[in-house]
Amino acid sequence: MTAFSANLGFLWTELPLPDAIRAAKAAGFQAVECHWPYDTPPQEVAVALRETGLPMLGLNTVRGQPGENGLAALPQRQQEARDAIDQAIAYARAIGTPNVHVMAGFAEGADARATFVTNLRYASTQAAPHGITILIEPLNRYDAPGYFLQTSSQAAAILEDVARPNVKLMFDCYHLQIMEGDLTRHLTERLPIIGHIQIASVPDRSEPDCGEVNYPHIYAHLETLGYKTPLGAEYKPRTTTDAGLGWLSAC
Ligand SMILES: O=C(O)[C@@H](O)C(=O)CO
Ligand SMILES: [Mg+2]
Repeated sequence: MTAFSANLGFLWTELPLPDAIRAAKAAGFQAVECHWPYDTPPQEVAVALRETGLPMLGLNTVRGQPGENGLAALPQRQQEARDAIDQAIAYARAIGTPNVHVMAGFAEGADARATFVTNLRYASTQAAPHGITILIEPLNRYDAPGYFLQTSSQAAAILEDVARPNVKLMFDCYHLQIMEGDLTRHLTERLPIIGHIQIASVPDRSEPDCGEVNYPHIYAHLETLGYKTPLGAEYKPRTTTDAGLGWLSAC
């Protein structure tokens, strides 16, 4: 049976993070993940995780200044990018989180690519002693125009250059259906470099129960591939999170 991780960046956002973790447990999720937990002391998050028994699978580096979307591919911003990486790894260690998504930011060109590779190697070195995996995530060009990383093929080439076993791809089916399609084939081919998978309906990014992706097929396919990590439910509820959970009980 497929397991799911509630993405608390989008689900139960009206609740403080510890209560959102409790709500995810009550709803039947097997794990949680978040975007930017930094306003909540990690001790409070750790208490809720212990109490519910849910793992927090991932968190993101900060976006940077207002209007930015990450720092790791921005030439001339290396110190800030590394501070963001250090902050994320420290928080992840404090709550036992196995994945840190290092956000690339709005950038393009050879300098941006070289900066991203260098910063990812730095992140890998800092994360490895703690058993933490660094993730990079392509975002679609409509939601994040100008974001440095846009496709899984671009990510695969970068991961090859980074050449560190603890730096992997966050395969968000929502973004990658929009950018590349062919999800079944890409999930199969990219499996060795995938560190986490996320889902949402396409194109409206709501509950994964409608739209152009047939998720029951994706779940069955991932099962045949032996992929067992809970899938990140990273969608924007059509009404409230609780009212939209029918898809979860149908799985
Ligand atoms: O898909 C997304 O938007 C997220 O996974 C994220 O971390 C970047 O905003
Ligand atoms: Mg995502």
